[in-house]
This record gives sequence, structure tokens and C-alpha cells, in this order.
Amino acid sequence: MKKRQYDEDDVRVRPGKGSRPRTRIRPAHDDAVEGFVVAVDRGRYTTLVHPEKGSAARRRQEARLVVAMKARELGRKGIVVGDRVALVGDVSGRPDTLARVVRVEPRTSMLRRSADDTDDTDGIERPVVANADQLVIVTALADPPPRPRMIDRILVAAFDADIDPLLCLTKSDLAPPDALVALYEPLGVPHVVVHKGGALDKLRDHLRGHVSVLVGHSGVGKSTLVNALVPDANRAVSQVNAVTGRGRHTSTSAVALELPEGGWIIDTPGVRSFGLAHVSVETVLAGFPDLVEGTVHCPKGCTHLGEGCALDAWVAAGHAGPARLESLRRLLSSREGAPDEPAT
Ligand SMILES: Nc1nc2c(ncn2[C@@H]2O[C@H](COP(=O)(O)OP(=O)(O)OP(=O)(O)O)[C@@H](O)[C@H]2O)c(=O)[nH]1
Ligand SMILES: [Zn+2]
Repeated sequence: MKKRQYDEDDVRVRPGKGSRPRTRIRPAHDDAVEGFVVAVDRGRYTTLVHPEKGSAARRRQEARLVVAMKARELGRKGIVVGDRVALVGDVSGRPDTLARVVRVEPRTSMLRRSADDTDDTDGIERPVVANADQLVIVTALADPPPRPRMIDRILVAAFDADIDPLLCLTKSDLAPPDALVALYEPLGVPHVVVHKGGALDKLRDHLRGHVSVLVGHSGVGKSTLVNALVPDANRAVSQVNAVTGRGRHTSTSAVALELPEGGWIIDTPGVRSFGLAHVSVETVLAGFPDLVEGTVHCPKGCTHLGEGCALDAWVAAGHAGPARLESLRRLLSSREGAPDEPAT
């Protein structure tokens, strides 16, 4: 089911003069240190570098920010937040120093946003975050009301990128989660319910050791959550901004924060949703294994949205629940660019 080429623009290192040929087992720069890209701004990559020795907790505590630029040999290869890179040169992280990125490690995933995002109409599909393995859809149970269409869009984006979704329902002090849980549990989407000041143990269990991207509309409580999960989140973000030289109010791109218990959360303030123009009907269907078989009787090029679609008969015959088909059709039509609608 994996069809994306994560490293389509992967680096090709020119063989060095007179040195023995480089192989996969022998990296180009033996002395390079590993950095995790936490922010990207105008050709400057802010990375977090951990000391080589010490316990995991100690290494996290003593990690340093190192700003780097791309080495010429990387050519046009893009580097995004979440990338693991090899750094050479001045990797001290001292003020006004600049390291060089000589290698981008192979990616396990790439989250993209595409042309039909309402705030991005230039028609370009952009990589957003590399190596995420979890997409956390932050949705308030009330104030603002949940938007199922938006959740569906993000779910398809997650399926498309092979990233596991997690529904994080916030503000449970204002409304019960039951209705939303009933909608998404049949899809196999795991969920956690949180509220400000409440316990976060279950959420932490889901996040530990993962690279999780947080998406959600303004006001759903994402910052509240980030601050609770990463005690010094504000300080970490302003450090990143100070290092990259961008002002607080302009920091609308993704920033990765390391969790005290291990793992990363990547906040994407500028990304409210994901365009799905590049996602095929097949990919959407892949999220519905109980319906896929029913589509073999569909007319060629069926949109599965009604009229002649064999899925109605499939459901009528009891092979899958009507709610499943309704949900598939919601996903397919939201993919066609139908606007988000508040829950009724
Ligand atoms: N009742 C209630 N209010 C909450 C909860 N979590 C956050 N809030 C409030 O909701 C408002 C929005 O919270 P933020 O954390 O700023 O939301 P955000 O998603 O980061 O929003 P932006 O900063 O606009 O992206 C604030 O007034 C919070 O105090 C909650 O669990 N319950
Ligand atoms: Zn059909």
C-alpha cells in the first residue's frame, strides 16, 4: 500500500578525489554528528544535537541547538522539520556559529500539504514534516464545536502518508465525547480525552517514543496541551526563534519539541488542515477494508458517491454498516473540496 517515494530527491554524493568509493555502509562523513531538525527558516536549519554519552534523560537535558546550512553537495534536496541530518563543521552551537548539513537520513514518512488548502493557492504540494509516525488531530468537544469534515480530511491525509492518526478530544469539561467517539471508533481511530488541568497519562502513553504532529484549528487548546506536555515549551520555542532570528509573531511554521519522556511533538501553527488534491480514491478506500471488496462491482471510474455505485447494494446485503459507507462518502466529498462545516 506504500506508494510514496520519500526520497525522490535524495542526495547523490559525488565521489571524493582519490578516496575509496563510498558505500551505504560507509557514510561520507565519519565525523558527522546527528541532529534532529526542529525548525526551518530561510535556508537555516535549527537542529537539536544530543551529547553522545549519558542516560537518555541526561542526553535530552543536555541537548544543544545547532544552526546549520546545507552543504553544497546536497544540491536542491529539501530539508524539513523532523529530518534527521548529519552535521559537520562547527557543531558547538555557540552563538553565531554555523554548521553544515552533509546528509539527510532516509525518511520513514513525509507529510505534505497540497494545492487545495484554502490558505495556500499557489498549486504546489509542499512537504511539511518528515519522519512523523503519528498525526494527532486536536479537536475541542466544544468552543469551538468539532468539525467532522475537517477530521475526515486529516484522517485521509494520515492514511495517505502512512501515519497513524490519534484523535485528541480536548475541553471534556465542556461537553461529553460520546458522539464523536461513536463516529470515529468504527473507523479504528484511537482517541484520548483531555481537559485543561486534567491528567495526561493516556496521551503521554500514546506520544512516548513517537514523532507526533499536532494539527487543529485555532482555539481548540493546542497550545494549552503543548505547554502541559513540555513544561518549558515556551522557552524552547523562543530559543528556537532567537536562534533563527525570526520574531515570535512570525513563527508560523512547524516547530519540533522534545518530550521529557522521549519522543517529539511537532506543532504546526500554520497548518490547519491538509489539502487532499493529490490523494487518489484508492487511497481513501484503503482506509475502509470492509468496503473495498464491494467496489469490484462498481462501474468503471465510479466516484462511489451515489448513482450506480455498487456500495449501496454491498451495504444493503449486510457486508458493512451504513455508517461506514456514509463515512467513506464524507471523506470522498471532503476530498473534492467541500468546505468544513460545524457539527450539527
Ligand atoms: N474549558 C476549557 N478551556 C480550555 C481547555 N483547554 C484550553 N482552553 C481554553 O481555550 C482557549 C484556547 O486555548 P489555546 O491553548 O490557546 O488554543 P490553541 O489551539 O493553541 O489556539 P491558537 O493559539 O489560536 O492556535 C484558551 O482560553 C484556553 O484557556 C479545556 O480543556 N477546557
Ligand atoms: Zn462505487
